[in-house]
Amino acid sequence: MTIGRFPHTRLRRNRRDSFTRRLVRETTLTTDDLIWPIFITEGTGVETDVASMPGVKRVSLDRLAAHVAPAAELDIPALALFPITPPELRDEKGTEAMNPDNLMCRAARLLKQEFPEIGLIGDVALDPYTSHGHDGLIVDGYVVNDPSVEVLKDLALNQAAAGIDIIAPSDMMDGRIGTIRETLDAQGMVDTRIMSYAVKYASAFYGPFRDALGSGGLLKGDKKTYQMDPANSEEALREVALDLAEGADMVMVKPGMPYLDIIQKVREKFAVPTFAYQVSGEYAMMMAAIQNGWLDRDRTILESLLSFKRAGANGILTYFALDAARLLLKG
Ligand SMILES: NCc1[nH]cc(CCC(=O)O)c1CC(=O)O
Ligand SMILES: [Mg+2]
Repeated sequence: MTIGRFPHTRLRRNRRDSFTRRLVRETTLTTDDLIWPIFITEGTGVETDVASMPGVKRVSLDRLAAHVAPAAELDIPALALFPITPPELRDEKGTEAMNPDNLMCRAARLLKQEFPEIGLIGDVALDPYTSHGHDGLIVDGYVVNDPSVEVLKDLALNQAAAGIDIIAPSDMMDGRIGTIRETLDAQGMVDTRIMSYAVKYASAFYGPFRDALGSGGLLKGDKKTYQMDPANSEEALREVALDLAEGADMVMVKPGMPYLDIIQKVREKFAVPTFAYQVSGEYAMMMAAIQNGWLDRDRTILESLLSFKRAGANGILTYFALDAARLLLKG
């Protein structure tokens, strides 16, 4: 590579006008990159705010179609669904996860009927259903791996049968991708996709999400025995390699902004569809500053999402999906 020198070479020339800035732009963000996570809740006529996530709602099924309509109009490709299970339906084993008429399954059927073109992503983990708020089964105070995988595979099957298009295991048990793939295939669901939360860190940035679900107060201890240590990046590559070998179609890195280095490494090494989750704590952090007038809302949203694309992400799960899609339309 020949590198020019000042004064012949001036990098500001290409920045001078909008037309050259557009021509030399290396990365673009489009609506096709956006996945919108939504919280669904039991009851009728319910639309409650999540205190730590200003602008984000928990919505009951009778209001769900109206809630999702703007996403359909804006042509957002997919939604990630998160059910809120009332405490009386939670138990040690997360039994409600396997109920074919649970909130998640009812929401999936409703959305498939109303908006057949929108992809549905189902989170597979036990934490919305357990009384202890952990993602797997607990034996003697420890989240056990293989018995948890057995349950998670039933949970995945239940969701796929209800019409979930993309199964997204977020539990971080070893071997769950392989078991889920085999089970889906054995049931003839060979086209149900798997987006693995392959690289999920034991992060402080999930706090507001746990508030939204009501699992934060229930959670005993932390998730460090199954979610990754934020200090590690080589281990992230091993996690991705294993999940791909087990049949994952797409992989995810989570959280997002504090882990852009991981997204870049994963995409460079494996060249597979790689997604980032801009999680609840990132949303809360930005919204707090935006609401204080300390950051410019529109520019902050778009810059944060563009940074994921620059790092190599193919798409982003973001609570800003609707806002971003509207901003992108405005151009
Ligand atoms: N396993 C459940 C799950 N799926 C997505 C998130 C977090 C998403 C967010 O913070 O926006 C979590 C929380 C957790 O692992 O405790
Ligand atoms: Mg793994």
